[in-house]
Amino acid sequence: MTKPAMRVAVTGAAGQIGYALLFRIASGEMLGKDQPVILQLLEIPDEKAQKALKGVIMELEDCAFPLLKEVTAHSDPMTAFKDADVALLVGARPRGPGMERKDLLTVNAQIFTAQGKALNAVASRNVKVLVVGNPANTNAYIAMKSAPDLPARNFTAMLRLDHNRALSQLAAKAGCAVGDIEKLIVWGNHSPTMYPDFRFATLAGKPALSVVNDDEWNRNTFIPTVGKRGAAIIDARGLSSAASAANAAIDHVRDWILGSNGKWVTMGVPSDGSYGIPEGIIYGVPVITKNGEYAVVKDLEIDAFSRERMDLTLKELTEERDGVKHLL
Ligand SMILES: NC(=O)C1=CN([C@@H]2O[C@H](COP(=O)(O)OP(=O)(O)OC[C@H]3O[C@@H](n4cnc5c(N)ncnc54)[C@H](O)[C@@H]3O)[C@@H](O)[C@H]2O)C=CC1
Ligand SMILES: O=C([O-])CC(=O)C(=O)O
Repeated sequence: MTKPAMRVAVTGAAGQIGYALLFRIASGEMLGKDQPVILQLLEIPDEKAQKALKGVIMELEDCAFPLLKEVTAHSDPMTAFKDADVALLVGARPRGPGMERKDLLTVNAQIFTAQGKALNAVASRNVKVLVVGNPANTNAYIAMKSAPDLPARNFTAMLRLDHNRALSQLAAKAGCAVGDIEKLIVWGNHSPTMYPDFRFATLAGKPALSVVNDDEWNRNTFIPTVGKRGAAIIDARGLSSAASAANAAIDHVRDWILGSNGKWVTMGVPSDGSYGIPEGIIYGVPVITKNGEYAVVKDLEIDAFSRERMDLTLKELTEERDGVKHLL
């Protein structure tokens, strides 16, 4: 029997990431090859953006995706988020060369108060929200706080790109396949203070530390390479990452909804107080997902170096949170 269609709202749908994302959602890569989908696409109420969005919709039509039941264009979040089961909040200004993601906070914060309120008013009561627009963790925090009637745990931020980058770097160092790696974590903020941590990782079942026992590489290459990869992409392309960001968004939502089959994945989620992270801060943690829910992997040992790194990225997140208090 055909499943009822799921409504997926995507903001910034005519942007770079939108263009790399929508076709994959419509082809079933995010929600499953048996899951019909309705796309509700939001762009700013600007003639050029709305025209570009029309063009993207024409291309979606031209793909004749069997799972794509309907596509609608919107300039108002109150209609774009109506009954949405999934909301991908991508629309926001990207950074350019020389900027940090937190420099975007003032320009982008208002977007997430307005969109949080709209989700609160019209989305499905169990809408799953992924914030991609930067600074992603604090924008997710803003949206969550602006939507008091929705479950806070349904607001998440994208750390999956960082997780995938860390997988790739570790696989290259160890000379193994990315698919052989399990139990990798990226703690904290989607910013250069993030802490990619492979202390618990296994490579084809063997402890990663028995293969890559190189503290100098960890401190001076692995951690900074993963943390600064976004800037390296901007430097190389002149634009921020788009296809890899869209791919990470697909991975994040697919695993959240369809399950991670016992594997650890990193999600930015409102803290439940574990690992000394104050409740509510949206922090990258290892989770296992099943039946549309995530469970934080608990009670991992945190050594002195890790505590220092985790506190550093937490400090930045608390500062960002304090900087947007007046909006909430
Ligand atoms: N969390 C992560 O790992 C990553 C986050 N990003 C962030 O994603 C965001 C989008 O990046 P791109 O697609 O490259 O940017 P882009 O500039 O190509 O597209 C953004 C689109 O959002 C639209 N937009 C702006 N305000 C909006 C609003 N209030 N409602 C609906 N649409 C709105 C713009 O008109 C534009 O079409 C940026 O903030 C970027 O920094 C990018 C890569 C990775
Ligand atoms: O670096 C940026 O500004 C875009 C981004 O978040 C990433 O590529 O990780």
